[in-house]
Amino acid sequence: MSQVLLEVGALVLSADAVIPEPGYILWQDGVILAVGRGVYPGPRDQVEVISRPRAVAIPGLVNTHGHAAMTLLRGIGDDLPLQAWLTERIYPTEAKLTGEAVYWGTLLACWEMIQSGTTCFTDMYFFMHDAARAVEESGLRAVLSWGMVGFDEQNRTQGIRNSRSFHAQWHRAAQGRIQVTLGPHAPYTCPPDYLAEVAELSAELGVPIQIHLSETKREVDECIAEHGCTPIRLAERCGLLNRPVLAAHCVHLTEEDIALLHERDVRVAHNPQSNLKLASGVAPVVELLRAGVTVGIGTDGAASNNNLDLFEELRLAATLHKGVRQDATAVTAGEAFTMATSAGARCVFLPDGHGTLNPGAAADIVLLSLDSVHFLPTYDLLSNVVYAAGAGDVTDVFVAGQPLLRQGEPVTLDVERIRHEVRRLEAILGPQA
Ligand SMILES: N[C@@H](CCSC[C@H]1O[C@@H](n2cnc3c(=O)[nH]cnc32)[C@H](O)[C@@H]1O)C(=O)O
Ligand SMILES: [Zn+2]
Repeated sequence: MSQVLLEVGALVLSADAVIPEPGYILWQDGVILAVGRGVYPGPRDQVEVISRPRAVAIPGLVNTHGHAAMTLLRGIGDDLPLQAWLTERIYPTEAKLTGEAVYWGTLLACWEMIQSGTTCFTDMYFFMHDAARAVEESGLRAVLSWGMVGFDEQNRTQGIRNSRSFHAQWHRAAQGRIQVTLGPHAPYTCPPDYLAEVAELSAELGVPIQIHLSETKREVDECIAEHGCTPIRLAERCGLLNRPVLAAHCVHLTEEDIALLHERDVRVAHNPQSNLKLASGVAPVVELLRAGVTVGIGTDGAASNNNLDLFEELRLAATLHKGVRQDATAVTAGEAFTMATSAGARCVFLPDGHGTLNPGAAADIVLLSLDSVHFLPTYDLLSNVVYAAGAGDVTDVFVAGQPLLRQGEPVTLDVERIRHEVRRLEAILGPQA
């Protein structure tokens, strides 16, 4: 495939490499070959040139935790704590979902994420063949898992069977943009011997695991009462932490939990807005970062957020801990940006270097308009990006070098069709239906 040259007005290659002046990115076959300041020095007649002199290029954002098709449940259960939210509102509505609904719900999520500058996301849900089809069509990169629960023998075996067939069909599919992982839901829905079985399957298939861990105080208290240890320790005892693990939430942790997360290189998905909205609490992100744990940022599903805007989440991660700790140095702009990009990429098991605009990284690139009011004035470009800019400033999105959003317009998605289908499903899924 031919080379593509993107000329921009400024670049944030990573939190510690900001170029506040015109420059370029050159890529081929979806991988960045070169970046630099000023004018591209090579021959221009061999390359396709995309000129965006009034844009700043940043690495695409990585959403490290979510349930994409829960966009269909947006606003269906507000102002409830986790357990009541799940059992009274979410599970009854999810029982009405079909593969077709999950397909449209996932496309709706892809539309929202593309428009807000996300290039890679994680998903744990069901009807995952349909979700993967949506991802393939959208052009996004995704790390997908078929959620597994172990309440009885039937859903245990079904969960293993689903994960196996999903892995066989979709792992490394969509030109390598889709990675399959295993998704045991949580220690309170998967008994210890089931978690052990999932750990073995993960080793057999050679894929990582994503799971909800230590989300609420109630979860931790009940785990201690039932198993005599915290959910993190329980995961370790089941052999789960011998495998690469992405743990969502980790809100209620002991010092020993944090040491264990670090020792086993468990990646943590921090979901500040979902944790606030479900009144779960505030994760000890400063302590996790200080301990050397890899922390990324996630939105969680749109029923507990209620949007998939990672810019909001990134800014909340950068401000929440300052307020709670009364320490303005807690989670700096650079730390928050890193969590949303390169650390996020590490959280979702992408190869080293991804989540930056450095040569060798995937050409997953987001452009923000420098003409936006949020870039006036610009004393410190990274500060504008983290503390001022937002989804509304996103003009262009590339994944593996392919355009998904071009000057504000979705390229891969038929958004009018998605709108129509979601309105149709709304009438079926809603509380009055
Ligand atoms: N319940 C599914 C398997 C799990 S899929 C992922 C599940 O996680 C649920 N979920 C979404 N957000 C959260 C959260 O923050 N904590 C716990 N569960 C969540 C979501 O509603 C969905 O049911 C089954 O019957 O096979
Ligand atoms: Zn979740």
